[in-house]
Amino acid sequence: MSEFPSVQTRRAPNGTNGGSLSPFVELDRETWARLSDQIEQPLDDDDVHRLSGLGEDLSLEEIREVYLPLSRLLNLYVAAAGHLHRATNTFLGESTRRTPYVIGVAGSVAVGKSTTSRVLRELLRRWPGTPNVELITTDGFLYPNAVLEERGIMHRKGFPESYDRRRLLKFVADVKSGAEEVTAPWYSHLSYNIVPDKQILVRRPDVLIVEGLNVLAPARIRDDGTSGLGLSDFFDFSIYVDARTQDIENWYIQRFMKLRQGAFADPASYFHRYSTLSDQEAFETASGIWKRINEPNLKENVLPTRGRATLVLTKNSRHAVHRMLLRKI
Ligand SMILES: Nc1ncnc2c1ncn2[C@@H]1O[C@H](COP(=O)(O)OP(=O)(O)O)[C@@H](O)[C@H]1O
Ligand SMILES: CC(C)(COP(=O)(O)O)[C@@H](O)C(=O)NCCC(=O)O
Repeated sequence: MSEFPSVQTRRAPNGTNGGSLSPFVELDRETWARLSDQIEQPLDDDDVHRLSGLGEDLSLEEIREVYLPLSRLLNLYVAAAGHLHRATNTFLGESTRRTPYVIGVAGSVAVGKSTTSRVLRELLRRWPGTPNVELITTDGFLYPNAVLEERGIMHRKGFPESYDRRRLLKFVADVKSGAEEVTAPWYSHLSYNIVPDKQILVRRPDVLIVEGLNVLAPARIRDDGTSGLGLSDFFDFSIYVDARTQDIENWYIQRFMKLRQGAFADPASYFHRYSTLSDQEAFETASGIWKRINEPNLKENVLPTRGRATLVLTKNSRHAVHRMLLRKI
């Protein structure tokens, strides 16, 4: 199997700890895409076609040129983590099983985290060494609506304080500590609430993808000025999906408009009342939610974590990734 071609290192832009000495290697799409020509890959054309069904407008080109090379990079990193694990076992004179390789996927609401995560899960499953890939989203760790209402923060869903952060941290710490079985609560977008009697069971997968707005947030500072561990202390790799705020707002509004004929049309949907809105009303409702909740959260909490990622994927207005920033190791 061939190695990656050499790449140019350039200045990283603002917000990624850039400057003349950057911790990132910057690759343009063309360079990154060439990587897929040079790797033996476990997919045929039918597989690629099937994978494009994971996102409404996900193109075959995008899978081939962006996500396939990314899955190869991750496959190399997972293998390297295995070598390191064996080295540690040798040093300690132990023969322990390795723990799951944990990948965090961060970014704004509507930037495409779920689509990216689903594609990666399917691609990684096809590589040798990682047949068992699980995906969880952090919305399961939102407090139930009753708690959010009691605290007066129902309008702050997605902000850091709307999550049971201690429980989320314990979940990932348990997975990374090698627990045989760990459960996560489950959030329904239909009922817009936690479903009390439903849980997700994670049983020592080869890879766990943890997707959510705030997964790269640093540890909180305690009252005495000290800080504990953050979620990302348990990540082996992390991806920040990035795009211009105006583009993300457009995608948010377009998705909302489509949901009128989809999920909102279900009488059981918390947002059923939105299903009868006219185009103009739906547009105004979606931009209102974006401006009041999702944009401030993006600016205050999500964007500031971008430079903490191992890899930043930057999209253009058509969801095509055109730039990659990979942390130097
Ligand atoms: N790579 C992509 N190509 C085309 N459309 C995409 C892509 N990623 C996401 N989308 C579209 O953008 C919208 C938001 O994507 P989604 O994955 O639901 O975002 P998030 O999980 O970040 O809220 C959806 O309508 C989705 O179909
Ligand atoms: C459920 C979310 C907070 C996302 O959660 P995540 O899985 O990223 O933790 C978000 O999709 C959401 O519903 N935000 C509330 C505002 C809105 O309806 O867009």
